[in-house]
Amino acid sequence: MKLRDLFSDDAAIEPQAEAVDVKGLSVDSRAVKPGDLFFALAGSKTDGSRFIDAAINAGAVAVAGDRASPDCRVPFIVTPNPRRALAQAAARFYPRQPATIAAVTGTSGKTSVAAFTRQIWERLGHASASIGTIGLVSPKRTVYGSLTTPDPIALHKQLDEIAGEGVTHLAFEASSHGLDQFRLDGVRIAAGGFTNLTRDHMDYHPDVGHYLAAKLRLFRDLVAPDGAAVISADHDCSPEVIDAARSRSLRIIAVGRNADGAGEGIRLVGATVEGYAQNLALAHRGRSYTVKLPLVGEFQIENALVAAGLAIGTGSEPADVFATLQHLEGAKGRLELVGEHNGAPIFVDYAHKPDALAKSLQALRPYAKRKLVVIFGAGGDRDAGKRPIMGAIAAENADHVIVTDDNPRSENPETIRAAILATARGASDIGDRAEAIRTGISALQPGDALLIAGKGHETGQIVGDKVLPFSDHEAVAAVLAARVS
Ligand SMILES: CC(=O)N[C@H]1[C@@H](OP(=O)(O)OP(=O)(O)OC[C@H]2O[C@@H](n3ccc(=O)[nH]c3=O)[C@H](O)[C@@H]2O)O[C@H](CO)[C@@H](O)[C@@H]1O[C@H](C)C(=O)N[C@@H](C)C(=O)N[C@H](CCC(=O)O)C(=O)O
Repeated sequence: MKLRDLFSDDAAIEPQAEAVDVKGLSVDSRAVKPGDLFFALAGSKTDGSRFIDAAINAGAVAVAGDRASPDCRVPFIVTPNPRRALAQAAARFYPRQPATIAAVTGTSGKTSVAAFTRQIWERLGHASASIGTIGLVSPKRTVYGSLTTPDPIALHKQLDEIAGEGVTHLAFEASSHGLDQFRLDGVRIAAGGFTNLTRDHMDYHPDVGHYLAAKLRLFRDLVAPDGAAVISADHDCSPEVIDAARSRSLRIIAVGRNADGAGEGIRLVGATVEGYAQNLALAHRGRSYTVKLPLVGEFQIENALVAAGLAIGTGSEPADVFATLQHLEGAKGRLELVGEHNGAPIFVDYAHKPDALAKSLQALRPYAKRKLVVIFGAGGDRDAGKRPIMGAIAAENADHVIVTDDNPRSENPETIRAAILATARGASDIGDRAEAIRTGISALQPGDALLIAGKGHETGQIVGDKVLPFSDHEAVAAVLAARVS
C-alpha cells in the first residue's frame, strides 16, 4: 500500500514520499521487516524514537512519530498523536471489518458480555465472533491472545481475516489501557456497552477519574454517531456514562433495576434463584418478558442484559433477543461450576479484584448451607493496594480462606501473601496453588461450596519471567480424579 493511503488527507507527507510502497506496519524495531512503516511511540518504559535507526537498519521504509527527526534517512511523517495515527493506518492497511461491531467496557464483566453477545447473535443466525481476554472466538477458530484489547496492528489483521471468513458480527472487549492508548480508534463501532466501574489498574491510571475518563472515550469518541450506548444503570457512575453518550446523541439503552422499562431501557423487574439458574422478569418498551437465565451470580444478570442491549442496539428484535438468553453459556472460568466433592460444588472464577471477589462470594453464599471456602491470591508487580482489601473481603464473605499464589511475577510470593493475610484473619497460608486446591477440596463436606478465584481461564502461573503451566481447571480435575480412583 502507498504511504499516502495510510494517512488522513491532512497529514503532511513530502510529495516524493507519497508513493513509497509500505509492506507492513510495526511499533517495535526488533520486529521490523523490510518494507515496514515504523511508528515511534512514547511508551511507559521507553520511547520508540530511540529506536528509529534500528528500525531503518532492519528495513523500515518510513517512520511516523510526534516530532520531526531531522537526520532520518527515510521519509518521516509528523503526527500529533502517533498512537491514533497507528490505529487509523492499521484500519486502512487491513480494510475489512465485520459489518456489525459492538464493544464493551467496564471493570468487570467484559469477557462475559462479549461471549454472551456473540452467543445471542449466533442463535439469531449471524456468523459471529468475539475478541478479548480469552482471545478470538470465531466460527472457524479460537486463538489465544495476550492482551484483552489487542494492539491495533494485531487487531485489524484479525478483523480483516475474520471478515474475509464471513464473520458479520463481532463483540469485543475495550480495556481502559486499550482505550487510553487509542488501540480502537480505527474500528467501526456500532454499539458500545458499559458494565460497571470499581477500583482497578491503579498501577496504570493515576486516579479513578483518569480510569473512568479512559472508559468514557468509548462513548465520547469511538461509537459511530448513529450508534447505540448500552449502559448499566445501577452504579454511582452510571449517570456520568449516560451523559457522555447523551453528549453525542447516541441511542441510549439503559439496563438494570434503575432502567426505564417503558422506553428504550431494559428494566430488571425481579429475579429469583432456581438451582444454578435465575428467573428474570424484564420490561422493555412497555412489554414484559420472563427469562430463565442458566447462570449463577447476580452480576451475570447485568452481563446478560448489557449483551441483550448490544444485540438490540445493533438491530435485533427484542423478543428474539430475550428468547436467546435461556441458552447462554458462561465464559470459561467465569463463576464456572467445574465439579463437586462430597456433594459440595466447586467453582472457578477469574475474580482478581476486590469488588469482583466480593460479588463472586456473595453470589455463592446461597449454595453454601454450611461453609463457603475461598482460595485466592494476588498478582505480583501490580497494584499492591488491593491485597489487604481483598484479604478483608474474603474474611468477611467466606467462612474459610486459603491464601495462595497467583502470578507472583518478580515479587517474593510470601510478601504478597503476607499482605493479604494481614487482613484475612484465621486464613490458611498455602503458597503452592495445586496444594491449596487439594487441601480445599479434601476438606469439603456436604453443604459446603468452594470458590477458586483469580485465574479463571488462565493456563499459566507467572513466576519471575517464566510462565509455568498451571490451570485451576486441571488442578481440580486432578484432585477429583485421584479421589474417584
Ligand atoms: C503498559 C502497557 O499497556 N503497555 C503497552 C504499550 O507498551 P509501551 O508503549 O508502554 O512499551 P514500551 O516498552 O514503553 O516501549 C515504547 C515503544 O518502543 C518500542 N521499542 C521498545 C524497545 C525496542 O528495542 N524497540 C522498540 O521499538 C516498543 O515496541 C513501543 O512501541 O503498548 C504496547 C503496544 O500496543 C502494548 O503491547 C503494551 O502492553 C503491555 C504488553 C501490557 O502488558 N499491557 C497490559 C497492562 C494491558 O494492556 N492490559 C489491558 C487490560 C487488561 C485487563 O483489563 O485486565 C489489555 O487490554 O490487555
